[in-house]
Amino acid sequence: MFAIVGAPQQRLALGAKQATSGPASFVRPAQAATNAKRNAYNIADATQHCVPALAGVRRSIVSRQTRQVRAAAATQASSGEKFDYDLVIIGCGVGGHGAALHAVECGLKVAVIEGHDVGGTCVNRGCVPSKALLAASGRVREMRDKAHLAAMGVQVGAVDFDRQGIANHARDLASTIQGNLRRSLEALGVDILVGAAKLAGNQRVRYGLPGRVDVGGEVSARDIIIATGSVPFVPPGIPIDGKTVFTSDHALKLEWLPSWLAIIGSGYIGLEFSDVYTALGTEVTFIEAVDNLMPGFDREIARLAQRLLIQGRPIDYHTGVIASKVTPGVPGVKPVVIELTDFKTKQLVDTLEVDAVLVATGRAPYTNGLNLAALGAATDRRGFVPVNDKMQVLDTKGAVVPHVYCIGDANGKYMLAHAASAQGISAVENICGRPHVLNHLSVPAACFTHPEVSFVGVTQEKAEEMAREQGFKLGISKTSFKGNSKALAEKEGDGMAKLLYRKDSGEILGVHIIGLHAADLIHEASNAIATGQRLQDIKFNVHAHPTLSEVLDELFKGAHVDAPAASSSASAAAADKGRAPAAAATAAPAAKKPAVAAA
Ligand SMILES: Cc1cc2nc3c(=O)[nH]c(=O)nc-3n(C[C@H](O)[C@H](O)[C@H](O)COP(=O)(O)OP(=O)(O)OC[C@H]3O[C@@H](n4cnc5c(N)ncnc54)[C@H](O)[C@@H]3O)c2cc1C
Ligand SMILES: NC(=O)c1ccc[n+]([C@@H]2O[C@H](COP(=O)([O-])OP(=O)(O)OC[C@H]3O[C@@H](n4cnc5c(N)ncnc54)[C@H](O)[C@@H]3O)[C@@H](O)[C@H]2O)c1
Repeated sequence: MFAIVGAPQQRLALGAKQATSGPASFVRPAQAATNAKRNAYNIADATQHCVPALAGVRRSIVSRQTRQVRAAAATQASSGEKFDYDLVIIGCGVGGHGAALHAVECGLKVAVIEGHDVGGTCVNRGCVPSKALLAASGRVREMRDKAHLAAMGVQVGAVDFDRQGIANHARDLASTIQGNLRRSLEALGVDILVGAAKLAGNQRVRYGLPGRVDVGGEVSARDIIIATGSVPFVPPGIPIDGKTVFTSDHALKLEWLPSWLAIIGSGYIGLEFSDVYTALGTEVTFIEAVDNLMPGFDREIARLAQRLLIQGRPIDYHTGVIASKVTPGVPGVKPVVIELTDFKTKQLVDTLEVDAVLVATGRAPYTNGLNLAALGAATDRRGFVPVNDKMQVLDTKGAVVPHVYCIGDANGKYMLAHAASAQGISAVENICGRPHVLNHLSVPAACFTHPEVSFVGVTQEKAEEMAREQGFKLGISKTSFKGNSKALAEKEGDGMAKLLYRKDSGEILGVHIIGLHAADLIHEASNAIATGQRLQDIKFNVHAHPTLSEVLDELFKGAHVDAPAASSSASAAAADKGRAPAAAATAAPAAKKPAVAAA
């Protein structure tokens, strides 16, 4: 086992290349204008699942028919020109799905064109099955941690698992949620057209399946949203055989458990799969091009993550190197051979022999074949579709292409499921003539390891740079999970949270959390950023005791802002009238000190 201690962080220009191939096959039969079974679906059931855009389906369905009548009229009347649809969305991942639901809510007549599978990456090959694997393997890790359980007076016997059973859980969950998504669209009257789509002009889309004359056609739309997502990016020199050298697409099937797995890339996918595999008994070696592990995370959080998620587990790592050549093996017979090259000097530095390799080096946009040239547009050198803040596609001269938008992984702004969905909603708002710009700094991100890591806004490194450049004082408040009663009751005191803010105004610049349920905890901070709440006001909010949410309460109360609370004048006015408002009533207990606090 070895460790290479990292030099100062160095940003990589390891841009993903244009995708050369998409999902393997397009097999679904023709289903143009699929509106059947609209009312058969139990909407309440769907909204409980974890797909971002499903919230709100229930209220959408209420006046569906009225809106559709309106929408059809609008489609004909708005420009004097007749369109088949108000909006056609190319791709039905969570981005396309979220946009479709919001468009129906706004009264538009909508079709989605799906080339592979409803739900796209997130539902079928991403968030959903990976979280099922993390849930099951996490349970195994927890139940095998005898010391942890014994500390709470719990004893367990031998804990075993069924690999195929865990794999089936992931597969079945993806399939259930895919069905829910499809039915939610059908229930709302969204037409699901099948085939790979290409642009035939600003307001025309052609779609079809190779070798199938019975499938496809051409539709016109007043507006078009491109939501074609991404596929795994595989660096040159790495042949994927799907058995010993694979991407997350294969890893999610959990077809076997290698004894020794090398993971190339220590980002989200690398970390989450190292959590799954080590819980199930595999040893892991990370190969990371940057000099430190988890280069995308706040440095301090990454250091603690390294202690909690790497040390103490059967994981070692090589940093500052790339896997320049990989030769696939044969499971149980011949190892995979990996040549490691120094990222800076390009010298060959080492050779590894392992049982399998997971390539987790980012995602490439799935945008070839779209025929952007029909719009006078083109992808950037990495294959992303250029857009402005309103998600409008830009042509090769940087001018807005009228009526065409691009959201989600295909534009590369923020490759997360809920970001894709939020961008879709934003694009629809703009289509409806209500100018909208999504504040990406308010979009939270989470890595679902055990414990979880989450953040919103900027890192401390970035905040320090902003403070220097803009001349404001940076405030930093920190707290530990060790000071939280609920975390201690669970014997889960490992973890910290950090708040970065402007001392002059109380504006939140970033929040970073590592610890139990960090992914759920981040939303109080992200929503505060989205709605422009200031710390001097938020610190009066009340949190139930004992809950993990008090970690955030500690952070907020540990902030020292120069500006007065907006609520203090409201409190005084209310007190004058003999009414004690909530903020005033809670001001006294607010004196609690954070477990760790810095200026
Ligand atoms: C292993 C893994 C785990 C992840 N976990 C998380 C997570 O926990 N949380 C999170 O926020 N994000 C996660 N992500 C990222 C998330 O999956 C993506 O950000 C999200 O799926 C992007 O959504 P999208 O709608 O832009 O694209 P996609 O989901 O990729 O959907 C695009 C769809 O368009 C279709 N398509 C492509 N081209 C065409 C065409 N020409 N015509 C018609 N259809 C076309 C594709 O077949 C696909 O179905 C994960 C990703 C991976 C790989
Ligand atoms: N929980 C989540 O939200 C979640 C989970 C999984 C994936 N995702 C999304 O999926 C996308 C892909 O995830 P990912 O982990 O593949 O990408 P990533 O960008 O998060 O991490 C890639 C890592 O690979 C390293 N790298 C790149 N090229 C390399 C090379 N040739 N050799 C060695 N190291 C190299 C990078 O330095 C980086 O650390 C991300 O954009 C992420 O947003 C999100």
